[in-house]
Amino acid sequence: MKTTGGTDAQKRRAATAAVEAVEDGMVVGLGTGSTTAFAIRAIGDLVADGLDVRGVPTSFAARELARECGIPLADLDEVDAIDLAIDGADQVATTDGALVKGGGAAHAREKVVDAFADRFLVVADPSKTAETLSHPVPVEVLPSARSTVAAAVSALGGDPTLRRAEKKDGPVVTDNGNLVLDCEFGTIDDPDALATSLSRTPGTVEHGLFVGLAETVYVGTDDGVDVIEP
Ligand SMILES: O=C[C@H](O)[C@H](O)[C@H](O)COP(=O)(O)O
Repeated sequence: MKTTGGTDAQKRRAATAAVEAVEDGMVVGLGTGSTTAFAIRAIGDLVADGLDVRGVPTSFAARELARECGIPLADLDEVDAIDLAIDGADQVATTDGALVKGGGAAHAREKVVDAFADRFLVVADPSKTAETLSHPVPVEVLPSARSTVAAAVSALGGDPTLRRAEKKDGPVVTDNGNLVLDCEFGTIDDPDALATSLSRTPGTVEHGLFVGLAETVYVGTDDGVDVIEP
């Protein structure tokens, strides 16, 4: 799992605050990453105490952790609704709650689950917040479309880099069998417009801009939790 700038205590505080919204009988979207992992463990503790919930994992890693924690699981196509999704972010715009996600290459499934949920709660630490997004945007692409999508990203003013695996020669391959281009756009003044342009590019499976989706962002700090309600 990738490492981030925040401390475990900050991440745990954010996760604990978000998990307070989980109620008996809910279907809960389980995000991916080191911050959401604290939420998954906390939900596992509640399940051990008798809470009746079902989790819909957003990745292989989330599924594996949720299983270890004893959370009953369902696939997305087995549920009629998701009451609540809890997920992390690589960057959060404090002004409007727009996010960059996909540092763990899980953003395609995350976006489906987070967007489908009635409520989408984000958990983060202070190293993730910014007034304006500027984090490179991960774009999951069909392997055969790597160069055509890269050319389209360049035409949009971006600088795409194929994400390389750390303990394997060659690229990162997503849970869906695709590749990831990390696309540097500098400061993203209009995330909605960029999101639309990326979504329109043939060969793009999903990009990591989550615009207008987050209901509440919990930012764990050294002594509490800052709540952003965009
Ligand atoms: O693909 C991964 C996800 O979008 C994560 O939620 C995101 O990268 C944040 O992860 P972390 O909490 O480990 O910083």
